[in-house]
Amino acid sequence: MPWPEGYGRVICQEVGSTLDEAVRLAQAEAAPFWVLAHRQTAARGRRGRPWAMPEGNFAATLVLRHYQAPGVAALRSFVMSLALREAFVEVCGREDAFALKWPNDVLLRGGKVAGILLESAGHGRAVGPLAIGVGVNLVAAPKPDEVEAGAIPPVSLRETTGQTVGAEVFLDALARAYAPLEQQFSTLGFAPIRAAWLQHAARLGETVVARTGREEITGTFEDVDSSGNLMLRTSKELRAIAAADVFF
Ligand SMILES: O=C(O)CCCC[C@@H]1SC[C@@H]2NC(=O)N[C@@H]21
Repeated sequence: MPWPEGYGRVICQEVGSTLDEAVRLAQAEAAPFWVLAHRQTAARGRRGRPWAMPEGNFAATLVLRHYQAPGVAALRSFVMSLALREAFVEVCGREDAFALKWPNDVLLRGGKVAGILLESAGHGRAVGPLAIGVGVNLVAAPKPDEVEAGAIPPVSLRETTGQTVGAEVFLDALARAYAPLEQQFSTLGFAPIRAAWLQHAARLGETVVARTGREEITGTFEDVDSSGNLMLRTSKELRAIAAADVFF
């Protein structure tokens, strides 16, 4: 299957973080383009946490040059989550093994196999370029003491399924999966993406705990609304949560 038309691709052996490399390359390279690195020496995860990247794992960033309100741009994490699931199914053929955890993780048999981090160089109401960083535990998962206490345990594709997939092979699958979903998002908006995401959502209808930094909210995961908020039914009310870490 061919590389998607209109998307550039840069392969690096080693960078600090593909997110930083992507922003640097965006000064000369026409977006959209992907940057893959075989090694990262200073990878970061959500909320400023370090991201462990054992050799052989996947690290890439997609750069989109567009100018949208931050709330719209942030919905790309759902687009990328869906693309990741499709790529996983393509490379290892297991439809039922993968689930999507709000807001932007992919689970493999209940363990975290991939994470997404969106960053933008925009100011105020405008966003651009948007950098969507993707990390996938292809061959090894970080050690338990390298992740936050209480977090979903990390797993790797190889250790869980026995299948070994190279980073460049995975990039091909992910880029091919992402391109039509991006097209759908830009023409039809969030509604079809949201519907597809909900079909694969982890723990929908179950009790979860959302930690926002200011409070801890326990409730039933009822929905994701049209702005991408987590909708939690607590004992008192239906809460729309824009940003949180979710624990099962
Ligand atoms: O915390 C998370 O779950 C998000 C992890 C995102 C990691 C990826 S690896 C490629 C890109 N470069 C980085 O420094 N981080 C992201």
